[in-house]
Amino acid sequence: MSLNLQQIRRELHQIPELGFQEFKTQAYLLEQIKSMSNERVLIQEWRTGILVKVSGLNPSKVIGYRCDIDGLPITEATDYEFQSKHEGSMHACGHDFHMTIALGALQELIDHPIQDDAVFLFQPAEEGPGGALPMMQSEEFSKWKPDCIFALHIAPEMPVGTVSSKPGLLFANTSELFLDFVGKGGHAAYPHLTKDMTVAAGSFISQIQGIISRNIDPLDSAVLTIGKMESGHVQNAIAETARLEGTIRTLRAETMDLIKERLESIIRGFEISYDCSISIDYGANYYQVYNNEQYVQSFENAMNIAGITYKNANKAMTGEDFGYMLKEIPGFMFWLGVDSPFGLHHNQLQPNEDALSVGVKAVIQTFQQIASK
Ligand SMILES: CC(=O)N[C@@H](CCC[C@H](N)C(=O)O)C(=O)O
Repeated sequence: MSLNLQQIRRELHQIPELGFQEFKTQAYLLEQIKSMSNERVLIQEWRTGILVKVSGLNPSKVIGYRCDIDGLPITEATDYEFQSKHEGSMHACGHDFHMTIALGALQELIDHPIQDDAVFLFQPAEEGPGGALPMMQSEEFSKWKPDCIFALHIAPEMPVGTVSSKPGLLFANTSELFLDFVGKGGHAAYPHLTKDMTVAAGSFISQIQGIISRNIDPLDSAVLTIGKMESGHVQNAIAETARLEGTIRTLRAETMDLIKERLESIIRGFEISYDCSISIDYGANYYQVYNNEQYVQSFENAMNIAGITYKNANKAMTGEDFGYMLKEIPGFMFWLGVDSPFGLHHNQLQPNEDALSVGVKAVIQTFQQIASK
């Protein structure tokens, strides 16, 4: 039986849901998985995620494959006929592709089992607050804990038919960042009677740019991005509160600690100079994605056999909670070329659907390469 990958991707694309709210997505995936199941297949649900085991013919290990299933709080601006039906949410990071490819590969492994057991993880909340760590801590996961594991992420800037990876560090350490400023509001004409939090937050954004340029070793790398700012209610009143939301990315865990220390020092200074209070919350933190060299080599060999072009990847400042899985279980992550004119997290991300079958082929060939012969 072969799946209509394009149709599945389009159906999933229409129902993006945020982390741990993936109820329709879970129901859709379960229906698909149950319809392809046979006596070799076992299914467990965990929160809004799913674990599926396909028994091997003569297993000596468990090979894990993980895909993420959540969408982002982004309003879609593509002109797709199959646009998101969930106002304000979009599969802008390609998780609709990730799920479709996982279903396609699962179907293939059910029809053509390998020697080893295969476990497919449909993991919620990758974009936040992070589903990998709690999933790994669940009873469901420990029952079928993989001996090795791999995953993919779509790469908009790479052509269809290509994949890339690298041994060692692939993705950064990340920390979310939420800052709440509280001062004193008032009439726009009487600034001297207020503590203006729009001015404080604006100045804070400029000030913290110096952390990257002045406190981080130029040979190291880090990112400090404020993606969202909110303050005030009306043009002629001074804002009593402001909120900044952002993310920190570092190549080294120690650099993350340094940035957090510097942020906290700057906050103390701002509280004095702007006569306000500022609270900081680091939200979800993800561990770096660190690839095992031997598995990356097996993957490269598998791609040569599959006729898929393999390229060496560069490190990226993207984050992935799959890093927690790789911290405990040897394996790797790879990029799959999808040739989109718009990048990840863009409201017009348009991955080329020809990459779906390439993704399935890459995953299946990797299972076959890693499996006991
Ligand atoms: C691949 C990718 O784009 N991952 C996300 C992970 C989000 C982590 C967290 N919400 C944060 O912003 O720190 C990314 O933005 O890199």
